[in-house]
Amino acid sequence: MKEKNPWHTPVTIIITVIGVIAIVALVTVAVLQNMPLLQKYKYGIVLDAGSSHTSLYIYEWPAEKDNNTGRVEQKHSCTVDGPGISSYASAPPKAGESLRACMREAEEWVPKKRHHETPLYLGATAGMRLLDMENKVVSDKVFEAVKGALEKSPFSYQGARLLKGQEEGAFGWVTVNYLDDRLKQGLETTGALDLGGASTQISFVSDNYDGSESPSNSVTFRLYGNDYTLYTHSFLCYGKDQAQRIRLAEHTQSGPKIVADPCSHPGYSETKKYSVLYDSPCVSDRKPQGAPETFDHTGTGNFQECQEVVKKVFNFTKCKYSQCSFNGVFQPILQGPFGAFSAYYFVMDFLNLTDTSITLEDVKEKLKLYCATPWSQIVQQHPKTKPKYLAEYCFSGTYILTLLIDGYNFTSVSYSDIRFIKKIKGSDAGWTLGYMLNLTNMIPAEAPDTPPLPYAGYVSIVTIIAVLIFILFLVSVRPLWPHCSKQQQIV
Ligand SMILES: Nc1nc2c(ncn2[C@@H]2O[C@H](COP(=O)(O)OP(=O)(O)OP(=O)(O)O)[C@@H](O)[C@H]2O)c(=O)[nH]1
Ligand SMILES: [Ca+2]
Repeated sequence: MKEKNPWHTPVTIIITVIGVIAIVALVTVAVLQNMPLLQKYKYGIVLDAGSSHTSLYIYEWPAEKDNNTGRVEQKHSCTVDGPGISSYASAPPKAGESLRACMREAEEWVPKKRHHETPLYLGATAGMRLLDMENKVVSDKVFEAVKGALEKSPFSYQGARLLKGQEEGAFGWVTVNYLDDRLKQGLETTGALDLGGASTQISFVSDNYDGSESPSNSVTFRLYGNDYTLYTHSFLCYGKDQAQRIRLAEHTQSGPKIVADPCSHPGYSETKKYSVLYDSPCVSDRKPQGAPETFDHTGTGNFQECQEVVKKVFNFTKCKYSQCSFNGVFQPILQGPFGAFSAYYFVMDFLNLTDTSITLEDVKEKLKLYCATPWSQIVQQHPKTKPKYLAEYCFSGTYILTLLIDGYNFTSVSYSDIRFIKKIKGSDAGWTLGYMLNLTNMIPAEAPDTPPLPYAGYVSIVTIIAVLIFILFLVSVRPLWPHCSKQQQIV
């Protein structure tokens, strides 16, 4: 007689069906219970009120992870029309009004239901530092005007303040290293070089610096369980616009009517006012007596001579520390790599010199050719570039090289440790992100606890265990199967 397939008995079929349903139910419940929640986002807004202009940055991060693992990214940026807020000294309310268009843009980018819980910060840098030195009453009025404008927004306004140079440098360093994922992973950090219009910052961690020499240059952080002693310095008046003034002040001490400038292109000629050139605390004490109202700023386009005059902007004579950069400021031995952003990037990108594997000699050679190019040719080749920027790239390129090599002591070898950068993974390099991460406590001091298994591993293990339990169950009830009991009877 043909033996009946034991799997086709009603008992085994029922056991199998129940078992399969039980496994599916168990795995489904376990998976659903632990599934990452649907992503919701939170937002933060920082206004960078720089000396030359103001920019607004909107940051975004996953809502349920804000305290530890969620990655903060730049969602949008808006450039405020017009000059920096410090330029509104004669009409402070206009500083507040100037922010309106970007604030409205921010209202559209941040979902309405998040408006009230979105922190809004404004940090002002060197332009306001200079105005504060020049006229505290007026700088307070400008701050009042921007505060008034920001308080009216639907966001959670957290204050508008003057950043210290140290903060500007340190938060730029935090931004670069956060975006590069170096902090969470405890990797060797990247130094930060920021060149603004009115000040410039250098920040890096050096094995030779523990903060004991020149403590005012040290900032300590504990981030993700690692301690950092950061060297940072901000040079007020050494942003590229103010450095240009200092250099032109050198040229105009005798109050000449014509200035033949080696850092401007041959054929360049522009009439400028003495009162405008000297309208800054960086040069105001050197204004020549009895100078005419204006001077003709003309170009000769000589890179070597330009280097010589740019070098005079720096003072290398005194140093009371073991070593200095310039102006008697302590600086430990450079330790790379470095990320150079803001005007470092704008200028080197324009000059096609962001590739630092080119030798310094070649960089200088290219700049020499560029500076010697007639102004008419430069204007013709770049019809879309603002003439104000175009007129200064020869000076700016020369200033950047002189600042890096003579100022900070980069060599032809360590120059290749510098990367000229604008953005890292879609977010702008600059102090704003680091500032917000710090104020919202978004970088924990200790490394966050992570689940022992990733989600996919967890799902696989639950499934395997459920299948094993079911097989064990089948084996244990085997004697009850009709086929098995029949065989036992035969024996
Ligand atoms: N060529 C060029 N120059 C720019 C551009 N944007 C800004 N600059 C100039 O580059 C210099 C530095 O700009 P920023 O980094 O915005 O300076 P800032 O933040 O206003 O100034 P600080 O308060 O000193 O940091 C200024 O002289 C600007 O006029 C650009 O898109 N192209
Ligand atoms: Ca800046």
